[in-house]
This record gives sequence, structure tokens and C-alpha cells, in this order.
Amino acid sequence: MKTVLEIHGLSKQFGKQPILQDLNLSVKEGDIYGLIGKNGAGKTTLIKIITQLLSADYGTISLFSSQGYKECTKALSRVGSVIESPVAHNHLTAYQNLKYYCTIRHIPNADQVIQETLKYVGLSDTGRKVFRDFSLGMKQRLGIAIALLSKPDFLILDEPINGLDPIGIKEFRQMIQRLNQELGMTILISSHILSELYLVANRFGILDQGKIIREISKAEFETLNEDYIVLKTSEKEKASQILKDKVRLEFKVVNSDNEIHIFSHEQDVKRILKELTLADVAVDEIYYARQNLEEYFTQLVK
Ligand SMILES: Nc1ncnc2c1ncn2[C@@H]1O[C@H](COP(=O)(O)OP(=O)(O)OP(=O)(O)O)[C@@H](O)[C@H]1O
Repeated sequence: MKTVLEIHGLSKQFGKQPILQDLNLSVKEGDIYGLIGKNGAGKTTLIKIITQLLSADYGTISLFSSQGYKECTKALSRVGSVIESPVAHNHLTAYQNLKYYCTIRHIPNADQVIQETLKYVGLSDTGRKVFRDFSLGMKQRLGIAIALLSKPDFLILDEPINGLDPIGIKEFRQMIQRLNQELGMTILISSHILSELYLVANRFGILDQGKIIREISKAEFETLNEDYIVLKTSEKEKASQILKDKVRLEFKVVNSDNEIHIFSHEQDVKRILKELTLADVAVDEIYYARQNLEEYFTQLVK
């Protein structure tokens, strides 16, 4: 698979504060890459360096296999981005804003391009409503529409989910998946809303202490993370004995909350409960669980 973005040894400092330190990252063609990091981890700084709004102190960036800074600058014409808040003219409608950007970017067949783009981002029916009266979700979508006008192969979105309501998040997710699947666009999305990023991205890079400390695909994440059954009981020792002698499944006692994690699947819940009841062990709660990206991330960055 071709590489769309390759970063090696990137470092950036603001004054004496190191923000990015010897960072490596790679985005492959067709990826929806989720860049995960806590507030202040340096996601925006990294995106600004990729798009040459900021310069790095050290390191190399290659876009579409470009060699050197000049080629990378040229390759930026294939990149669309929305960084921090979407920028548009408050007193103009969605159509008028796009028309303005088509004019300054000399985009041919403006009317057709605008209609298609508005359809893609779900803003075809906004009529005379001007940008200032848009909801946050609509503003985000117009920002993306502006980035889409030049038909980029690689779209970079900085915290696009921030502040959206659940419907806005769902619409955003559908739009991203259509851009990826129908137009074959490679997409990088930064966010600290992991649960949402998990639903939309297929690869993740975890940014912590200035580095990408882990890159993992969704498929790898799913095989890596085991299912387990959570058993809550105040009789941990007695329950452990039954699990050892009768149930014969691997388990771990979690000391903090009277919890035992039994590494098995949902269908074993009934059998476990039956054995514990027969042995008169008081069960407070028993349920099936799966480690999610949130827990994985928290474990990695703590
Ligand atoms: N121009 C600047 N001058 C000095 N410090 C800066 C500058 N821009 C960002 N920083 C600092 O760099 C660090 C990383 O900021 P950045 O905005 O890249 O993080 P982020 O991961 O995008 O955070 P958030 O999720 O809150 O947007 C922060 O401590 C921030 O205060």
C-alpha cells in the first residue's frame, strides 16, 4: 500500500518547552487515521507543521513520497485541511462562501463543483441562511466543503468532532466514511473523543509526551483486546476457589473493587453463575466486557 504521509524524527519546541520530540508517523493510502492525544499533547502543532503553517526544528516530512521540503510544498496542493475553527465569511451563505473560494483558487466549473460539494457535506438545503447563523455542525461541514473544493487526495481535520451534538457526530461520521469509500480519500482526524474516533477511523496513532507512542490498526486492536467477564463479589477467595476447581477458566483478581476478571466469552456467564450459586457465593454483579479504545489509551498514557 502506498504511503501518503511519512514523518521521521520530528521535533518542535516553543521557547524552552518541547512539544514534539523525535516523532515518527505514517499514514497509508485509504486510511482514516485517528490521531489521539490529550488536550495540549501537540496535535494542532503537528498538523500545522504538516501543512507548513509552522516549521519544525528537526525531522523530515514526506507527502505522497515527496523528497525534500520543496517537493513537499508542491505535494500540499493535494491536501485539504480544516485546522482549529472553520474559517468562512459570516455574512455569506454556504453557496456564496464556496463561490468566493472557487474564485480565489481559480477552480473551473465552479457552479457544478459547488453543488456537488454541498451535496457531499449535506448543506444543499441551507438556502439563504448565512454562515453566522449556522449551527456548529454546519460550520464544521462548510469548513470541510471549502477544503474539498480543490478535490484533495488527503484531508486533514483538526478536532472536527469537538462540540458537536450526537446527531452532528453521527452525520459527521457518515460524511467521512462516504468521502473515504466513494472518493477514495485518505483522511487524518485528530481528536480526544476516543469513542467517536474508534467508530470512524481504521488506524490510530497515540500522541503522548511529544511522540507517537503507538500506531495500531482497528483490526490489530480488536485481536489484541480480549473479552472478559467481570464478576463482582465480596467473597473473592471463595469465588476464586470455585473458578479454579469447577469452572476452570483463566481469571485475574482485581484488588481495587472486589472484582474478578474471567477471560472468557459471554456464553460462559450462565455456567459461572450456576457454579457460584451452587457453592453459595454471593454475587453482586456479573457481566461481559471488552476493553475499549478509551481504556487502552488511558493505560498507555498514564
Ligand atoms: N504558538 C505557540 N507558542 C507557544 N506555545 C504554544 C504555541 N502553540 C501551542 N503552544 C503550546 O503547545 C502545546 C501543544 O498545543 P497544541 O495546540 O498543539 O495541542 P493539542 O493537542 O492540539 O491540544 P488541544 O486538544 O487542546 O487542541 C500546548 O502546551 C500549547 O500551549
